[in-house]
Amino acid sequence: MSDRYHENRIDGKAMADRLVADVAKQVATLKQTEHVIPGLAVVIVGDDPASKVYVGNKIKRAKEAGLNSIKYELPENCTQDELEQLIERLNNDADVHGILVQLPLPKPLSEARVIELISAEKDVDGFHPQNVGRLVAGQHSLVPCTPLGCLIMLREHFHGEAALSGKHAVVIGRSNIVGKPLAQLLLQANCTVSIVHSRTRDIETLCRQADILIAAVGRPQLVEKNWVKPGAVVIDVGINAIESDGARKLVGDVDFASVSQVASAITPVPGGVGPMTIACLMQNTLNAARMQIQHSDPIRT
Ligand SMILES: Nc1nc2c(c(=O)[nH]1)N[C@@H](CN(C=O)c1ccc(C(=O)N[C@@H](CCC(=O)O)C(=O)O)cc1)CN2
Repeated sequence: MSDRYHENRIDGKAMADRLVADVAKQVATLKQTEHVIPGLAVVIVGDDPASKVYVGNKIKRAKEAGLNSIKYELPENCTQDELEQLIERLNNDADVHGILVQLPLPKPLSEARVIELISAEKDVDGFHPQNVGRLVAGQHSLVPCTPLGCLIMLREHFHGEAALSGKHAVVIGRSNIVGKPLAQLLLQANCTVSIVHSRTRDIETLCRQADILIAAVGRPQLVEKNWVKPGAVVIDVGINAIESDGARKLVGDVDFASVSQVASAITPVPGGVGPMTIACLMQNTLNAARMQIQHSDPIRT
């Protein structure tokens, strides 16, 4: 790979390492002052290989951050009742401050019912309707990890949130996990925000107007060089497995090789947003534990 690609690359892995180290320091302080170790329960249902990797990485990072983490593995054929009983148990366990259920769930389990059942104050994924509502209302809340990771990357890149003010951010994708909450976070950072999606007409022209372009659509290498304004900052949320020369390879929603020639900064895949998603889960677990200890409203990260 040429040096040119490294010049404008935003290193998500290095940022995630710093964030986890910072969380570890705060966890150590909490342990000393409050005699509490934040506890994270990670629930996985079934055998999806990618989900297993992500859950394994979450447990590993939780150890590094000094959190108590417990993995709950349920079989592919578990019932909605069994899963809900586990969630109820974790909701009532004072040693568990954060609960997450790895998505997607196998069919026919209902993700919406499970998410609503998780106590909002332990919802470290920020998916509970109460946390979604708080985010939209501009109140502090537990915020979904991937959008939070994107915002932290942008803050670091621009040396603070103030520099985001007035910038035109275009978000490609309108998922509940990434596109919609990220648009809310960027609005609160005073960006002018556009969301584009599969039904948007002339998507390229809109994308070319972006100062900050975020691709979160799950389409391998969709965004090409001619979609990007020279000097724009590009955040690639996509993680797509493709076959290239007979080998499996991970690529984003952005064609990194061509777009990195025009973007002023760009996140790679792998090594960009993904590691920040997991680091933000550690931050959310610490925030959730603090809220539960202090009986306070959510903390602004
Ligand atoms: N309950 C949740 N489920 C899912 C979420 C989520 O935030 N909460 N997001 C995604 C999966 N995800 C986290 O769970 C996730 C995906 C990818 C990565 C990551 O670090 N990717 C690496 C590459 C990994 C590889 O080699 O396969 C990278 O980008 O460098 C972290 C987290 C859906 N489900």
